[in-house]
Amino acid sequence: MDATLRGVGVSHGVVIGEVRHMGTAVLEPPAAQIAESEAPREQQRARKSVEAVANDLSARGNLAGGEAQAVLEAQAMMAQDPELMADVERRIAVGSTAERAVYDAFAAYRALLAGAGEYLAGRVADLDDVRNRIVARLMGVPMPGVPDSDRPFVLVARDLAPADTALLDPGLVLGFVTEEGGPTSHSAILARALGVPAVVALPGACEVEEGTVVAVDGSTGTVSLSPSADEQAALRAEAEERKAALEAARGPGATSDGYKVPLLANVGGPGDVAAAVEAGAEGVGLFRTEFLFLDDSTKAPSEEKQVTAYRQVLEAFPEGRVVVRVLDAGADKPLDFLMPGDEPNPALGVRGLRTLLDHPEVLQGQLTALAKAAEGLPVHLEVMAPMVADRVDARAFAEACRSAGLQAKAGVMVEIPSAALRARSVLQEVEFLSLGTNDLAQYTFAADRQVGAVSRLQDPWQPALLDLVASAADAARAEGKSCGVCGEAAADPLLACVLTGLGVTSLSMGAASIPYVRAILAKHTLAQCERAASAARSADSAQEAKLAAQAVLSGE
Ligand SMILES: C=C(OP(=O)(O)O)C(=O)O
Ligand SMILES: [Mg+2]
Repeated sequence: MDATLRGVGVSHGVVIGEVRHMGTAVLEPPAAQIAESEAPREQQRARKSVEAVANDLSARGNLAGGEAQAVLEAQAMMAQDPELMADVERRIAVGSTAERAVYDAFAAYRALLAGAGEYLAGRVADLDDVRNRIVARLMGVPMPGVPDSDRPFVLVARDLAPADTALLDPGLVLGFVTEEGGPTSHSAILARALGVPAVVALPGACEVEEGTVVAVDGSTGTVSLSPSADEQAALRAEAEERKAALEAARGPGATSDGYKVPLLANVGGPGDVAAAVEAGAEGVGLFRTEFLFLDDSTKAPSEEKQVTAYRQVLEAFPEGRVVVRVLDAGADKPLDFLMPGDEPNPALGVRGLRTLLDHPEVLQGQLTALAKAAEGLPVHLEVMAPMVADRVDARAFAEACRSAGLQAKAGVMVEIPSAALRARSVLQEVEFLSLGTNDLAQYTFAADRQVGAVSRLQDPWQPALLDLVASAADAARAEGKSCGVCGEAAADPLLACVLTGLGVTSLSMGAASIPYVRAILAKHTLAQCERAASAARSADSAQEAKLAAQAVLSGE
């Protein structure tokens, strides 16, 4: 394998550490037959694995505490269910291997649960996790999910889903490398939220041996395998230099001639607020509320839980602007209790606002909780809907906000080309736009944001995407309303200048990117940004657009 691998750098910084692989879902064990004489030994193996997994789940529960503990304890009990164990032993007695017997016994139990009413059906995913753990242990392969380690590591995975990462310990993950995923995948978003370097769409990532020391450069997209001590020292020195240069820039976002571009943070909940405040965010431009809903995929969180979480975020930005996005469920953010039946193409199906309009009680619940959370606070609360296609959608959302009695500006995300093309019509119903360039790229180029093979088309430098941004920004200017960017495009410092030149009025990104964007904006005038924007739009490819903008901004 080459000493240096190349992918797409999606979260700045350099980190050096040992590789730990994300355990993949367990494959189906082969249905091999064992001799009768081997049965007692296989039964003992099964019992021991079940016990070890149950102990491990309880131990993790003790460490985690709170709601996570209750979930992990319930899983430990599932693993030790006596009827399940009896079924495993019966299957071994008639010739199954221990792993196959566990697999089949759990399948039978799973079918029972799935048909036993909504609450138990919702536990199927937990049961599958228990089964995967026991089977993995019996087969001697890594445990599914985030690896256990008491030392910090570089997490390598095929790709990461929000549910995989909900339990990640940010103190242990030095950086991410994924084989799949593009610049807008969840791996990339999460890495930026945690402020750790990340490289995605890296061919061969999954073949890097466990324990290999790697140097991950999230700015250039390179991953060096087993770097020498000299190489490690050089990389560390370079990273330190970059960090010091960034820390020198402070204050609100503005171009060198004083044109203000508020720099806001993307957050997933109260846990991200400290980093946002620390980075000098002037508010929140995107509060992704999905993360609140991930703990229990069978129902919406209680009003009380929602109010507490929203209020913690709102209180962190007194007098600031906080833009909350109502639940964006579906496609890449699945939630069992809101999923429509089988859809051939979920990204084009019922998701985002469409899901909420099918479940008005969930939308009303969220809006009411937001109204309560903001009571008595001086914050400028704004609320926006994801996946809005047209004026009809925008009107439905604005009406829902009014009927919840919410004292907040209502806006929409521009993530579907139709909304960008007809932004003036959409703006007749709402007070602001926020460009979700991740989905906007996905839908403009018909390129799934989770598929590494099409990451070329996910590149937000694509001139067609810039045209759509310009169209939305022009419409907002004509209507005297604001139009920010909260997709990952805003986190690319050079592109942030271009977006400013295209007329967007604020930039929202993972907290770790704010210093980079602040520093570059402060070096250029608005007129330079505008020239860079038109040079980029005149190009015919993402690469040419970037080079053209670079040339203008470096004064060539
Ligand atoms: C900000 C966006 O939303 P998400 O990444 O959560 O889909 C987007 O699509 O650009
Ligand atoms: Mg989106």
